[in-house]
Amino acid sequence: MVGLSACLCYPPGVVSRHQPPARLLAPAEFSVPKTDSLHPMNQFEYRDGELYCENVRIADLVKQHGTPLWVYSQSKLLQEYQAIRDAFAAVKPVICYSVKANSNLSLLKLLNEAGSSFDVVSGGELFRVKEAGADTTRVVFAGVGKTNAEIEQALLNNILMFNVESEAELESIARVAAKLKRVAPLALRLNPDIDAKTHAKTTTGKKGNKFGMDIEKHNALAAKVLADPNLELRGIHMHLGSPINTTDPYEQAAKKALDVVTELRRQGHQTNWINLGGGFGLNYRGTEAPPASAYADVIIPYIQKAECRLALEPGRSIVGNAAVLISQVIYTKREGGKLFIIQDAAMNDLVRPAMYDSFHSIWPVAPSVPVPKDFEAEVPGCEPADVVGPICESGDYLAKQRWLPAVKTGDLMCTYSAGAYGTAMSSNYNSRPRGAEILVNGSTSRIIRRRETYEDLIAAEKV
Ligand SMILES: Cc1ncc(COP(=O)(O)O)c(C=O)c1O
Ligand SMILES: N[C@@H](CCCC[NH3+])C(=O)O
Repeated sequence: MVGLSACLCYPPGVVSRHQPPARLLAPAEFSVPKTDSLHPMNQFEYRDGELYCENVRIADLVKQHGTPLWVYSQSKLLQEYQAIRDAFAAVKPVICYSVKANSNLSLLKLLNEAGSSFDVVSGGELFRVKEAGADTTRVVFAGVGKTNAEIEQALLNNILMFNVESEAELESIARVAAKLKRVAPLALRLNPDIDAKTHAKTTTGKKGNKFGMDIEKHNALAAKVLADPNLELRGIHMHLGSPINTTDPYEQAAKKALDVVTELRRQGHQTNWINLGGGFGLNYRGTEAPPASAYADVIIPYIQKAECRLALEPGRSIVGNAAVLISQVIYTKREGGKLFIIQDAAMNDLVRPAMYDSFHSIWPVAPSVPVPKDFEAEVPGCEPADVVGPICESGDYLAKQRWLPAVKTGDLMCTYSAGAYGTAMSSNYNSRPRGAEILVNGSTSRIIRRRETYEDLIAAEKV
């Protein structure tokens, strides 16, 4: 079924990270049937048996830019931002896109122009959003280890508020604010001990996680803030984990926020912000994530009752399905009773499967079998394969035992839902240069991050 004639060949014009291709330009070995199947999750659509992003043919992008290649749909990015904004319109939220999900400058600029604000967790992210032209007075700053330098940088940029995670951090903020003769705006991050049922490595709102503080500590620190002229308690912050595919944890959190705000006001604080963090689900498989309106339905009543401003920090749900990762098959091999598809995207590009056993749909760019409705099911005309990268680790895979059509050396593969925590968590492991990032808008495309070169790998080491 699968082309095992592992000729080391590349389709016409394809540039690979593996330099130089040993032999070039083998003719296509099978013809592609026509299919108009639409991937259920996003703007990446098969037309006449070939994958497009908006009106741009993916294979054409590969001819120009090589693989691995990140391809973004501008309309998908903005559509998902607007869906959240519209769902919460009744309370006019400040949507602070979570920069950690994908910090590409061009995407930040687009979101900034669309009216988004930003959630940052480092001085580097604050630097990025400034470069993108953001109004820093709408930026929130989270993270358990803010340094004095980062606190100073944030205060000088008049951020909306710090999400404070510990007593020691509060003391640092107070010291730096006093030195600068400023009043530091903040929210205390409450760990509400709510089980959001995420992967163990991505839960953040359960007792025992390193994030935030319990309600007793919260109340004790709130009293300290009240007594310090350099501190101002603007709100309460919670972030429960990611991704959260049910709305119930948000309802519990919103209810808790209402109770806390009521108590803080009773104590004399002017608290009028509720920040419920990010974590909204993403359709990696099909339709597992509730729409933004479902989260809004359970959150809005509590915000209205509290008469508070709402801040949200969504990252994944905005950018996740706005990008795919395109790779090229290098070899196929059968070993130990399994079929392996070895392609040129690896755990250094997309670490999520290795790190969390995450599921990403994968299908060829020009498949011999129409794209299935269910990527986890047995598909007629296909056989199970492990899709792996060239890195020297057994954990280097993008998918395991996935039913896939026949592919051969030089074929292009598409890994879906790659926009969030893909490039953001990528590395140069095994001295692999990162691939280019391309933004598609209708029938046009532009490079938003160039492919790295071997020289880039050693540039910072030339001291
Ligand atoms: C404090 C905080 N806010 C926002 C986010 C963004 O989460 P997501 O990308 O799932 O929306 C995270 C990451 O989980 C986070 O830790
Ligand atoms: N990086 C994780 C989620 C953690 C988000 C940061 N708090 C992912 O790839 O799904």
